Amino acid sequence: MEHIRSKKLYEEAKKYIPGGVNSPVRAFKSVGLDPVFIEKAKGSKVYDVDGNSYIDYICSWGPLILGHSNDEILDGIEEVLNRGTSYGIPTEIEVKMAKLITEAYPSVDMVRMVNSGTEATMSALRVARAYTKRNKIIKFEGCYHGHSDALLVKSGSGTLTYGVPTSPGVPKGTVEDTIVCTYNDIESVENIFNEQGEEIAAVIIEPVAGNMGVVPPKKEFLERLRKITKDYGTVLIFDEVITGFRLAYGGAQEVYGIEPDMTCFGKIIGGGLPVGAYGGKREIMKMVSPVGDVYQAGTLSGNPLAMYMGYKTIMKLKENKHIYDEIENKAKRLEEGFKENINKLDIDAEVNRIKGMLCLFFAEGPIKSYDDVSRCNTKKYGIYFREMLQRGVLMPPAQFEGIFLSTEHKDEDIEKTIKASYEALKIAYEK
Ligand SMILES: Cc1ncc(COP(=O)(O)O)c(C=O)c1O
Ligand SMILES: N[C@H](C=O)CCC(=O)O
Repeated sequence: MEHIRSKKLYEEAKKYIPGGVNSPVRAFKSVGLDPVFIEKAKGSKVYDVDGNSYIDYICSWGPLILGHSNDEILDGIEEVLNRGTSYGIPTEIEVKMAKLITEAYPSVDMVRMVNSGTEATMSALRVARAYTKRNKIIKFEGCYHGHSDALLVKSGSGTLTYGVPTSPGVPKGTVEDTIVCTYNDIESVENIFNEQGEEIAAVIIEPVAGNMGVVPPKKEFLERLRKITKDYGTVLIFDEVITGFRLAYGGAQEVYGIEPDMTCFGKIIGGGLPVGAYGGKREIMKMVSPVGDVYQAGTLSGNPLAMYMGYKTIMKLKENKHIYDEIENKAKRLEEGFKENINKLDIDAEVNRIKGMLCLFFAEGPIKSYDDVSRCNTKKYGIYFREMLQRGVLMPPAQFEGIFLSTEHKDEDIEKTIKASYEALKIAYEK
């Protein structure tokens, strides 16, 4: 498999773009390879500029639950485009979108659209701080909530991959109110609340951690988190940028039966176009300008193209809830196949799966926390990734990311992946 044009483009890109990429994990740095440049995509496949095709498990990092360039979702987009790309003035589709989200998430009475998950979490925190008139926040080690300063502390995703979980350039003062607790360890939270509970504005969490691989929460952990935040009048924020409309139609809050005070969305709700949203109880959301004084704005927020793609995606999911079972079944088959491979090869590796989200960890299980995840052999993951790519399978280019599935991943894709995975694992563990 040749990557001549990709390599050429990468050399050119590095002259003008930091690291040649517009988001760090795309550089494939941690898997010891130059990135492939994509020309087009359809269904479960992406095609690079050298004419190679891959079964894609990145799916644009989650938005494409219905696969690439889904004809049904794209239908009508040209007409929307021809009517204008952005107005900076309200549109009907924004109202329909907000209604749809609030109907799907009973904890969300009102929702504000933004342009990214980063904006969603950043804005939610601002509102929570204004609402409680407190400054301190709690986040969890290994959870990634985008790259706003206050949340770029002991973070996940690319920050974990590149070993800079706390970014330089973030002023000390900005993060002195950010307290970091241990995922799935309620005592680490209770200890902080016992000392300074009255000062904590918000607890923000990925209800299923998807940026340190995939680490499901213990149900009791989330339940006690809900209770303690309620007891102290602290705003509980679920960052469902990944899990929203993916884990289930109603997200992780539906699966675990827990109502947060605020929820952040992104990815799927834009159907592959840039988007984010935050919402919550009416009493809290009424703090947002122009009703309240908490300022938050956006030139392109509620963009008609993103709203159209997102609305159609969510409607398709709403009217076809069986999609969730189908995706879960594919994830189950991958889990089963990966586990068979691990047993046959007798190697230290582990699969975590919850509903349709899963991750293959290069470490002995169980993997329940950031510390467990940190034990992974990332060098072996790099070998594995490269071997999979050679076999036409595009896995996430970092150990600390989840595998994303879509409705368009066919049984033959899954079986091909399991077979390739056996061969790649064998080579990775021989070296
Ligand atoms: C859970 C979570 N929150 C927030 C973000 C930030 O979203 P965005 O990349 O759209 O800024 C991401 C992904 O990037 C995410 O996975
Ligand atoms: N893990 C990140 C979001 O979910 C990956 C997207 C990115 O940062 O490029």
